Amino acid sequence: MENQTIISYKNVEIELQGQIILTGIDFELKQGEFVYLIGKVGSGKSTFLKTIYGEVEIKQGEANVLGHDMQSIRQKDIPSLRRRLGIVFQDFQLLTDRTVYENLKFVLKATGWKNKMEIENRIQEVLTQVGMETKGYKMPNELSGGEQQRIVIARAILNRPDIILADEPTGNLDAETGRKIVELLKEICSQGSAIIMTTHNLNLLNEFPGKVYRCEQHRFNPMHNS
Ligand SMILES: Nc1ncnc2c1ncn2[C@@H]1O[C@H](COP(=O)(O)OP(=O)(O)OP(=O)(O)O)[C@@H](O)[C@H]1O
Repeated sequence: MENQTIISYKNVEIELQGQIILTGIDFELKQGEFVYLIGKVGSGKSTFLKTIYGEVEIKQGEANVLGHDMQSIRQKDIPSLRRRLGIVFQDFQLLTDRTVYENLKFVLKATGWKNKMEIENRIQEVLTQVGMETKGYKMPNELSGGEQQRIVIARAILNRPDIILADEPTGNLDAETGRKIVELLKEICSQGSAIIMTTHNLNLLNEFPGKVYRCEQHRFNPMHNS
């Protein structure tokens, strides 16, 4: 099972509203791998990630994510795919009308957890893992940006995902806080989840090596960095 390929894209083309965003994409992710996507603003990084969780369709090429053929995946199979993904995106902020604890409980309940004790234990476990074990009672707006990002990561790992998609997880953070977030993602990765992270911060690539794809001129170019 080690090093099994969990995402495989071959010659994939992605369009939005009739415009080609990316073409000729070859991409592979193996279990437990850490991959960066870099590239200019608007080069298609987020759109690529959205194809992985079935938000953006794939029109051409072969794309397989965790055993699902993404060209022919049925709408009804998308929730079970998403349950195996942890999503850290600007579009998926914490719910502001409830505490951190309630935010996490909401996700567990929505994904089928029923036992109260198991729910409490899992929430405490993920909060501890992200160093936020004392913050469960806080409202999101009572936390700093870095703390909120830790809670978003805690939420993403609740169901022990095979893959975490992190779109600019350090984007709004100061350099030191951003580094701590990548350290946390690296730690989560070492425990078995593969991670795809987009970033504009190229310093991170030296500090925390991983496989790198550069998105440019509608293409994906693998680079060497480890
Ligand atoms: N819903 C949409 N409809 C049409 N075009 C879109 C849509 N969303 C994004 N685009 C276009 O797709 C291209 C790629 O956008 P995308 O957000 O994937 O880039 P990105 O590399 O993630 O940029 P950034 O670094 O700013 O996050 C851009 O030209 C953008 O204008």
